[in-house]
Amino acid sequence: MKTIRLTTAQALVKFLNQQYVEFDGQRERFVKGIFTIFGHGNVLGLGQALEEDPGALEVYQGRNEQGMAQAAVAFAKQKRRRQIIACTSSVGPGAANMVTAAATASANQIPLLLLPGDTFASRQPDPVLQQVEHRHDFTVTTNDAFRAVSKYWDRVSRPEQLMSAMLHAMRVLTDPADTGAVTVCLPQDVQAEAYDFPEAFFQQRVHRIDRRVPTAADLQQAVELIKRKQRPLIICGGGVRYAEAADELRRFAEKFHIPYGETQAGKSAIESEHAYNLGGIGVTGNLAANLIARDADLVIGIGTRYTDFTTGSKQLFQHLAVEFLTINVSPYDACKLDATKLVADAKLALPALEAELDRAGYRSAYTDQIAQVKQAWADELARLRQIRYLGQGFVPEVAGHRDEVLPAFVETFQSCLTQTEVIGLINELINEDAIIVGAAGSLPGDLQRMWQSRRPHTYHMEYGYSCMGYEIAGALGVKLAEPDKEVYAMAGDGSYLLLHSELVTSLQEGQKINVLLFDNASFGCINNLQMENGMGSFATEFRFRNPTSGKLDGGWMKIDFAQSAAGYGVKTYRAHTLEQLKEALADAKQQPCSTLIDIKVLPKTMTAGYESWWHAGVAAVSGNSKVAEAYRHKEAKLKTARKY
Ligand SMILES: Cc1ncc(C[n+]2csc(CCOP(=O)(O)OP(=O)(O)O)c2C)c(N)n1
Ligand SMILES: O=C1C[C@@H](O)[C@H](O)[C@@H](O)C1=O
Ligand SMILES: [Mg+2]
Repeated sequence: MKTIRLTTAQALVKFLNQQYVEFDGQRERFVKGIFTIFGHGNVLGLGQALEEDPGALEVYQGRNEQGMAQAAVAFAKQKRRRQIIACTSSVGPGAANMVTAAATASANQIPLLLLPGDTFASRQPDPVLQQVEHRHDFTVTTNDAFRAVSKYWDRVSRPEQLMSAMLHAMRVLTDPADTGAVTVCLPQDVQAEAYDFPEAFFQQRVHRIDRRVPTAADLQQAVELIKRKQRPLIICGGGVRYAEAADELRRFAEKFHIPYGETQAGKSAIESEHAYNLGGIGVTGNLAANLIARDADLVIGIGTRYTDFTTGSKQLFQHLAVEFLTINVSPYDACKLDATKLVADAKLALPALEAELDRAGYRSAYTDQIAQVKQAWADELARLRQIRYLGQGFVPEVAGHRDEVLPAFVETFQSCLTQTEVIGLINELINEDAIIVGAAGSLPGDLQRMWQSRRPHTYHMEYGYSCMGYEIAGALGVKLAEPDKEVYAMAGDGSYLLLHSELVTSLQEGQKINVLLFDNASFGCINNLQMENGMGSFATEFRFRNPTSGKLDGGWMKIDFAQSAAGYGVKTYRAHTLEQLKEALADAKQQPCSTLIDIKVLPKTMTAGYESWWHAGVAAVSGNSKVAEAYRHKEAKLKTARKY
């Protein structure tokens, strides 16, 4: 057997260079590069290996380990899981910072390869700097925290373990049914140790992402179910995008006259204008999709995990005879909601179903309801885009919470822009093929409802983990995946403050991203959530501590986000009027470097409602009668929801 003598880290780099995926006959290199923040625990091992011979791997320098790993998640998501950027961190805090991104990847089923440094396998110098000592168990390190958020976890305690670890890492990273974060922990001594690796370990490997074929029995069952139903509704989930099944879905909907709602992950598979596309469904969905959902007698979920936001906490579907049919490559997701399962790739399953239903002459019983609800939503959308603040008597979309503070906000921030008019304008002015990126706050709701996607894969929302801070890091990842397109991070002020470090990386790499920062001086959606459920406004507005009350109910904190980003070298703008926003958007397009538009938007002017319910824990006992009322409301709603 021929061998090559390398350190563990050198062998890892050599191995990563030899990985390819093949999908529908197209072969692509799987690992584009590696994000690094070097410290002890990785610089002398993996760092040395990358300096000596990175092969084709692009080496990036991150700013915050969470940020760089979130960028890697976004990159893989935008590449529809067919290419990744790996991430390496030093031992201890550097590693721990990546745990949140690992969870983001696993929740969203996006491949992410994490290579955190680990404490010495030999234990000779223990405890090393940044080591948490576990007195009850020497095998536990900070990196065990990744176990809870990884789809595959391993620790390479001897160089030769690298071989089995990496084969399994690749198995999980390229599995469309169960991918997510893969964490391979690398003790710092082992990274630098040499071993005679068999040459065969470094052969070129092609991992085929096969399309799962539906079984005849599954198909038959599904056809029989559809034939019994008059008012089916399709849910277009992320799986439609990963399977590139948009054309098949479009044809299926048209042929059998079946409308579909979009999840956050499924949005922009097909353009919003399509006659059967009802738009966003669920808690953050719109009236068209939610009304059809209420009365549907069959829900056909395609590539969806049926999260609470999609199903309105299982309360959205009110037809007494409603049943579920699920097309999904994952048996785990397919059996949710006690559905009839069609475990298969959507691109194969839909045409197979189509052939059978064609033969049976199937057509849904909808007459003009689809066109009607779509038109009603278009009218509502036009209204939302036109909402202007007119001073006294103005009623915001989220009314009755903090109506009285709006004039003070206008006075302090010198802006009376409403969030819905701003979104409408942005949607109108940015390029059709520009990609918007979001994750948390009130924007995902507004965007799922309001955003009109015109081109495929232009809507990139991380709403599996809804992790604040993903927006800007994610925009960098998306830009690396699609360098020819303008990319816009849609971020609230809360998200921006939580994490925007990779904005600097975008400058360093010359990868232009545009940050559209919606400053409403609050954790706005959480303020809504608490006040909708009877609480007061409590620690969710960005106000100074008031020396009189001792509470956070002083004046607004005025933050000049434009100035903060300008300090990094970002081209910045301030938008207090629609005219300023228009000019800024136009100018930003011309810039070669990253830009940020600091948009001051009135609180409470985001969208709300539209016939959905979200099951959130409400206090069962409270001296506040409004909370007690909210609890009664929750209990009543719960009675109308499916039990499982
Ligand atoms: C990392 C993380 N921490 C906390 C939360 C909970 N959370 C969700 S939205 C939100 C506030 C978001 O505020 P902002 O970004 O300003 O958006 P807004 O709701 O004001 O539009 C919080 C704290 C989260 N989703 N992610
Ligand atoms: O708690 C939350 C409420 C949602 O409205 C928000 O979008 C999400 O980020 C979240 O974490
Ligand atoms: Mg905010």
